[in-house]
Amino acid sequence: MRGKLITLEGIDGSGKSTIAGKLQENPAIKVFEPVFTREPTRGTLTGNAVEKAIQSNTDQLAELFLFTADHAEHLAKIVKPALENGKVVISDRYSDSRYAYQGITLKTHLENPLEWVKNLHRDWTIVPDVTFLFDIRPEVSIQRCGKRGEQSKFEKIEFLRRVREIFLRLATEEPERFIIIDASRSPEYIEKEVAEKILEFLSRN
Ligand SMILES: Nc1ncnc2c1ncn2[C@@H]1O[C@H](COP(=O)(O)OP(=O)(O)OP(=O)(O)O)[C@@H](O)[C@H]1O
Ligand SMILES: Cc1cn([C@H]2C[C@H](O)[C@@H](COP(=O)(O)O)O2)c(=O)[nH]c1=O
Repeated sequence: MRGKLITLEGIDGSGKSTIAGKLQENPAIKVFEPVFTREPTRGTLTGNAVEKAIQSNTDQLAELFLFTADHAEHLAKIVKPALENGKVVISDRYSDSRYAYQGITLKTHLENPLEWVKNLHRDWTIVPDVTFLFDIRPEVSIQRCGKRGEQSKFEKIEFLRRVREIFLRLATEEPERFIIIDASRSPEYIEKEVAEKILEFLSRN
């Protein structure tokens, strides 16, 4: 039987990686021996290219294709094999990050970037079974990131406000897939809620 794909999404600093780390240590989650992974991938040719692109003034369309190449590599090398082995995969960021972020960055290039980027993925990506959207005001998430955020071209309040709007729109369009998490609360509370919801989903499916 095919495994299950769970993704964690949200704007920069919303706390996805913190919760992914906590889930890795959560005894009830560990029972399922999930494969924890992320996008952009780390230490790969495509992931390194993405890292360089986001630290420079790369053209937004070129950047989209680098993120998308990284997604293809991630699918081929990590996600598909694990799902085919019946594993639970938990990915810190996935395709919805592309829809939300490049849905904004490409507004200067395309009339309807969100639909265009979704169409680009349609025939070959694997749609997650469950997506947790870590929802938070960018004013709060940026403050959390502190000095780290000052280096990033994406960690700007007005930009993240628009990215957040797209994430919320995606969640409204697919309520059966998305679970919105109030990410302004304490990490312990969020971990408990996300773990409970994952266990509930896995017991039903
Ligand atoms: N619930 C929380 N309350 C307060 N601070 C938090 C919370 N979750 C994470 N943080 C802190 O906020 C910062 C960003 O958290 P984290 O790296 O987990 O976010 P992220 O969503 O993975 O960010 P990015 O997508 O930009 O990598 C870190 O300094 C982390 O310690
Ligand atoms: C996958 C993906 C990511 N981004 C953006 C989001 C962040 O600002 C950076 C890097 O992600 P990280 O979680 O902070 O390491 O890239 C994006 O614009 N498009 C994507 O597809």
